[in-house]
Amino acid sequence: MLHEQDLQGVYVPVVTPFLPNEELDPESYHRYISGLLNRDIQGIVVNGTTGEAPTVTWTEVSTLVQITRLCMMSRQLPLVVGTGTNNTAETVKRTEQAGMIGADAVLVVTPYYSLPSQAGIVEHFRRVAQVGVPVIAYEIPARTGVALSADTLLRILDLDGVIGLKDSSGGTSLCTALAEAQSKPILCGEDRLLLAMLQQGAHGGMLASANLQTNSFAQVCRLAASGAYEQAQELFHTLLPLIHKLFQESNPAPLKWLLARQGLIASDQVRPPMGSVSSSLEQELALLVSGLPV
Ligand SMILES: O=C(O)C1=N[C@H](C(=O)O)C[C@H](O)C1
Repeated sequence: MLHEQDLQGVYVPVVTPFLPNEELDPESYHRYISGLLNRDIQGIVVNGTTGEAPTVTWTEVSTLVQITRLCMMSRQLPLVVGTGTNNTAETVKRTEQAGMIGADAVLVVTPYYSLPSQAGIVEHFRRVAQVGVPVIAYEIPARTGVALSADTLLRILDLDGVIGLKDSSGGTSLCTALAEAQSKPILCGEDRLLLAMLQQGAHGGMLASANLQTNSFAQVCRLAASGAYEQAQELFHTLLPLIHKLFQESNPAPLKWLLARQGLIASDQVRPPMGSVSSSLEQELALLVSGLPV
């Protein structure tokens, strides 16, 4: 079980590798996770946005969790599983199942598409938190279509069983307001804002970009935590070109392309409606990767 104090440093949202025929590629996944576990990370997130949650079935999520646990025989780390949907009953059910198959916490996105009221969203989180598996709320209005106010988030973070927030709100003002209110830990979920959010009181990040140059992202978090912002900034600036390229087209296609190029997964295949990176971005990524340490 994950606790508030565990939410710091770098959590890596992992990709879901597919074969060219779009089936799950367990072999690549095993190899890729085993490699990640040798790096300076605090936890792994399965079935997040980067994991292509909308097109991965729950049976496949169970397989991914099983393989992750197998890999973790060599190093135990917190395992967070994405269970959020826009249906409260379904999210409760998935959260129960995630607890049964070995999740230490669940990542629950703000219910999207149906534009529920703020009160409805608080009730959604109240019911999910009651399951008893620690909940990390995930606020990402650009994807969900509904933005939570700081007041609503304070109510959600106040619930027993909610241990923190992944903040992908697109700016730093929410993080600042929540940190000022001394609410539960915040992890940055907007890679380009990592340093700014750490300066505003975030404890770390859940960052797709940290699949690459992982230890540098971890070092940025450490330097910021110790107050060495100038050094953190210097290092973070070296990571920005990578971050910008990874989000130039929809995540995780650019990331998968780079992981495949480095041989960490067999194919950069994504599932429709997501598509592969454009040939112009491929060229830019190829240039970038030539000087990139893993
Ligand atoms: O995997 C996730 O979940 C992440 N979501 C954010 C997004 O897709 O916008 C970005 C973050 O790096 C990881």
